[in-house]
Amino acid sequence: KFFCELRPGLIGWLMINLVFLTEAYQKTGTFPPALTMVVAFQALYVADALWFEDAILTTMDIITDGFGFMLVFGDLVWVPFLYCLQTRFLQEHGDSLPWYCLAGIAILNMVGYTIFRGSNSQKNEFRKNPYNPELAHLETIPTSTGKKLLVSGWWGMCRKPNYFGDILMALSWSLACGSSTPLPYFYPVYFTILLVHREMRDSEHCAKKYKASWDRYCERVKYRICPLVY
Ligand SMILES: NC(=O)C1=CN([C@@H]2O[C@H](COP(=O)(O)OP(=O)(O)OC[C@H]3O[C@@H](n4cnc5c(N)ncnc54)[C@H](OP(=O)(O)O)[C@@H]3O)[C@@H](O)[C@H]2O)C=CC1
Ligand SMILES: CC(C)=CCC[C@@H](C)[C@H]1CC=C2C3=C(CC[C@@]21C)[C@@]1(C)CC[C@H](O)C(C)(C)[C@@H]1CC3
Repeated sequence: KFFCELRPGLIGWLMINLVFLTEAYQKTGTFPPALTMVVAFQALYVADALWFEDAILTTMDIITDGFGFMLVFGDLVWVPFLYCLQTRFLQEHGDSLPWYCLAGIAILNMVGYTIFRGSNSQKNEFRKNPYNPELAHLETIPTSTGKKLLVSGWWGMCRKPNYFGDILMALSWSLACGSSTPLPYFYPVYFTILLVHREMRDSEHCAKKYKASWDRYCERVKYRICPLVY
């Protein structure tokens, strides 16, 4: 699971993106700004997954999900061939957004990345070593299993801050494609549905595992994925 999740699909996605960028360069003699930017953001996403590879050990895919159709097909086919949708679109149709729109999109991507990385690392460090002095300021709820739940820091903002950051990044990649057609927006729409369903699955699982402590956590942290909205 660990290998399939991190190596073939993610690296394949990056390779396909680099082929699109090379092709665009050969056609136009320049690196089109929006395409180059989205390739760079997605390269950051892939590099991040590889750099922080041990953080995957505290995700649902590794802890609870089996290595069935979703993960096999998802890791080996869906990720490399669908996640390059926006770059494929930009390579085919060129890009036309002014610099100030691209600057706004870059800010959105970096805000999303900060939330995504900050929350995933915070939970991972806490699960690896609950006595880590750097996390001693965070509030927690004890559970009957002996594990604690974080209720402040990123995990006090909403129950899935990591999903929220991920959705912001997905949206920024599609915004770079402009608004001439809804096609490149398939990705953030699919991704939001996937993560809403995933949050429900995880919540059900945690409710069974942590019982009253999970109810206390949900009472304390009201929003599921997007603070003040959902
Ligand atoms: N690009 C893509 O296509 C996809 C990306 N992702 C990304 O993968 C990352 C991991 O997601 P995923 O595995 O779904 O979910 P999480 O990383 O949120 O892992 C869920 C587990 O974390 C623990 N947990 C939940 N809440 C708390 C808390 N308050 N304090 C401490 N521990 C808590 C629980 O496990 P326990 O208590 O047992 O430790 C829970 O089962 C996310 O950033 C997500 O956006 C996910 C799916 C697709
Ligand atoms: C409709 C369908 C076939 C869905 C399959 C879903 C899979 C594509 C995703 C399930 C969980 C994933 C994760 C990542 C990639 C997509 C899949 C496999 C991930 C490796 C992307 C990089 C991140 O940094 C991550 C390591 C946190 C992440 C883990 C979950």
